Formats: sequence, structure tokens, C-alpha cells
Amino acid sequence: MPQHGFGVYLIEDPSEAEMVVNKALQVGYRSFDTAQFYNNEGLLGRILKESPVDRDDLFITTKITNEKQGYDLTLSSFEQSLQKLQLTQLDLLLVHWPSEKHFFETWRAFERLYEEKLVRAIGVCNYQIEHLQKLETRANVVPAVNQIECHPYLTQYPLKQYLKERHIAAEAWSPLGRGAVLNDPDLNEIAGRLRKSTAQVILRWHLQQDTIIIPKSSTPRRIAENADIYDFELSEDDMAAIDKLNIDHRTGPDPDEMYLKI
Ligand SMILES: NC(=O)C1=CN([C@@H]2O[C@H](COP(=O)(O)OP(=O)(O)OC[C@H]3O[C@@H](n4cnc5c(N)ncnc54)[C@H](OP(=O)(O)O)[C@@H]3O)[C@@H](O)[C@H]2O)C=CC1
Ligand SMILES: O=C(O)C(=O)[C@@H](O)[C@H](O)C(=O)CO
Repeated sequence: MPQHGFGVYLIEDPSEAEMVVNKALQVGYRSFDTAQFYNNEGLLGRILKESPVDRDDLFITTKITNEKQGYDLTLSSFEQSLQKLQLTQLDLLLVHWPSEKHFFETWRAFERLYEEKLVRAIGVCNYQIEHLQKLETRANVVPAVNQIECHPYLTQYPLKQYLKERHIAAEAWSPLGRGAVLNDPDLNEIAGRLRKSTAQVILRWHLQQDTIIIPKSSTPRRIAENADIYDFELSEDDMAAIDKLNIDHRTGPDPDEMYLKI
């Protein structure tokens, strides 16, 4: 799985999607993160199919939405996702949010899709340590990935340590905190000193801790900027200074509340 992919949440307008995805391909992105919930699997599938990039060079992730959890609905909605994405095999399928009610049945369907080689890898999103511990009690396949909210204001170090010990890859959603961290004075100081943008500094901070990133942007200049982060490194001091910014601030829903609600 590429460590640096592109997120397409909120990109639903066809002409915008065409511009954005083609720009992302042009600057080197090959990994795309969508979800049933984003209502753009069909759009993404068509644009990628029409692009000159070979299917084998792409890495496509989608997620089973909350309303489609459970054994049968996971299987049938996965089939629809595959059709919309115009694929015969998906690269990575994720459970979008943990659900107490559907917990093991959804994963049982995931394991079947994996055994049937309809997906190359299966994983979860927004699983806290307790959810992963619960999954371990009955799962035959360990999740390959846990996609979690992660940025300088929500560093998630205890959860990431747990993932590392179990060889589960940590993937950061909202790696830029949906813009919330971009005005941070400490980050701006580091960026100014290194003559990089604040977004580039944050993405670099993720990369240097082996976290997978999927920044989203609909702005061509920013799409290029977010891809251009391989000609500099953050020092240990700068990494440590960014680590200290954590305030456990979520921009999205609380997984523990979602677990009880879905
Ligand atoms: N599993 C899950 O539960 C979740 C998964 N995700 C995934 O993670 C992806 C990324 O997260 P997302 O919530 O989109 O948030 P991001 O942290 O990627 O931030 C996106 C926002 O930052 C702005 N932005 C992007 N690049 C720059 C830049 N260089 N300078 C200034 N502003 C910038 C964008 O503006 P603009 O577009 O106007 O340029 C947009 O408003 C999603 O697209 C989705 O694929 C997201 C949420 C939950
Ligand atoms: O984008 C996603 O994948 C999400 O799950 C989030 O957008 C989340 O549902 C949210 O923050 C809604 O406001």
C-alpha cells in the first residue's frame, strides 16, 4: 500500500472530481481513499478507468458504510461498490466505524471477501484499543490497517503504539486536521524556517513516523503542494516540538459514541 494517498471525501461534483483526480494522478498519486458514504465511488471508478494509468499501478480503498454493516448487507453492498468502482478486485476494504451491534458479523463477511480474493486486504477505521482487543478474540484475519483521525492536535500515540506491536498499519484520516491545525503558530514557525508550507510540514511529520496519509484537496495548487514533500526532512527537535502540540482534539465523531449508536 502506498504510504501517501489521496482522500476524496466531499468531492461529489463530476467536473470537480474529474479535475481533482486527474490533477492528483498528474502529480503522482496512485492511491485513492473513498467510501460508500462519500457517494462518489462511481465517479472515481469512471475517472480512473478513463485515465491512462494502468489498474495494476493503482491502489483503491473503500469502506462499508454504517447502514450496510452486518453479514449479508456487507456482502451485497460490497458487490455494488466493486461495480461502481469498475473493479474485479479491491485493494483495501475498511469497516467505516465500529459497531457493537454488527461487530463480528461484519468482520466475518470481510474475512469471506478476503478468502475469496475479492479484496487484497481488509481493515478497520476508527477502532480504539478496546475494539481491536474485542476483534482479536474471534477474528481469523488480523486487520491490515486501522484508519484513524490523526494530526498534530490528535497524535493518538497510545493507539499507534498498540497498532505497531500488532503489525497493523496506522493510516491518518484528516491528516491536516481538516485545516484546523494550519494556523498553529509553532507549525507556522517551523514551516517559515524551512521555507515549506505548514501543510507540507504536517504531512512530513506523519511520514517520518511511518503513518499512511491521505490528504484531500480540491485546489490544484494544494494538490501539487501536498505531493511535494520528499525534498526535506524534519529534525528530531522539530518532530518533538510537533508531538507536544497534542490536545486530544477531534474534528470528527467520537468512535466510542459511534460504536454504541450504529
Ligand atoms: N475513515 C474515516 O472515518 C474518515 C476518513 N477520511 C478520509 O481522509 C481524507 C482526508 O481527510 P479530510 O477530512 O478530507 O481532511 P484533511 O485533513 O485532508 O483536510 C482537508 C482540508 O484541508 C484543506 N487543505 C488541503 N491541503 C491544503 C494545503 N496544502 N493548504 C491549505 N489547506 C489545505 C482542504 O481545502 P481544499 O479542498 O479547499 O483545498 C480541505 O478543506 C478524506 O478525504 C477521506 O478520504 C476523512 C474523515 C473520516
Ligand atoms: O469522511 C468520513 O469518512 C467520515 O466518516 C466523516 O466525515 C464523519 O462521518 C464526519 O465527520 C461527519 O461529519
